Amino acid sequence: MFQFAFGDGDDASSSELWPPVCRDEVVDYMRRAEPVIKKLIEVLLKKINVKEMKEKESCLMGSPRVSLNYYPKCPNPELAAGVGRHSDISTITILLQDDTGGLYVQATQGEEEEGCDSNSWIPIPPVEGALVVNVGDVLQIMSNDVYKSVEHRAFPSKTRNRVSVPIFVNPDPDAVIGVLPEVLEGGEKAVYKSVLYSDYFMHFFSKGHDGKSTLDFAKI
Ligand SMILES: O=C(O)CCC(=O)C(=O)O
Ligand SMILES: [Fe+2]
Repeated sequence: MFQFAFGDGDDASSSELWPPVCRDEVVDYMRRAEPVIKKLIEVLLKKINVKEMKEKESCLMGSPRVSLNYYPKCPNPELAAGVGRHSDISTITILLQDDTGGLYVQATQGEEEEGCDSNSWIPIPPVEGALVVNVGDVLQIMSNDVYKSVEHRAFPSKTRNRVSVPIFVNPDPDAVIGVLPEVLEGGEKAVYKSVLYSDYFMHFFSKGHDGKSTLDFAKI
């Protein structure tokens, strides 16, 4: 898998690092994605009683990053690393995948009761024209577990190369992320403390992909 990332499509110095073969397209994609990202976050926050988003923008979407993931075909996918089980450390992730397939999400409790076992992986087949939207750890923390980040993993295909293009809608590295006061208005207890996003980020990258354990870093 190869990965290139930068913080912001408008940031000339970081976009210079991108291969010229796709730089313009990526910058354009980021620019077009922005209003969609804003709308999605607005809708998700409205459901948890957060009406004013403006002053929370750096916490919610201050540093969006895009990656181009390339999974060369592999005769033994089960022996390949792919992307190991993890949840994203974003607010949300918007994922564009080609028509190869290879993304799996971990079943939630409700889905397990519907007949899957407790360790079952649900394939997310590509749907033409559709984007996959994943809740990330930051939204889980800010919503005090009302929204749950989704554990997922990805495998290469036996017969076809695969490309996926996630946009990680991340907070600004200097943002302090914690439970939003709006979700504690009914007297609920905060499950998470406030942490500097760059510390959360560094913690995630200091270890291997290991399911949803990054969240423990912010747990009270
Ligand atoms: O390639 C995919 O479908 C998922 C990639 C992924 O989970 C990631 O880059 O965080
Ligand atoms: Fe991911």
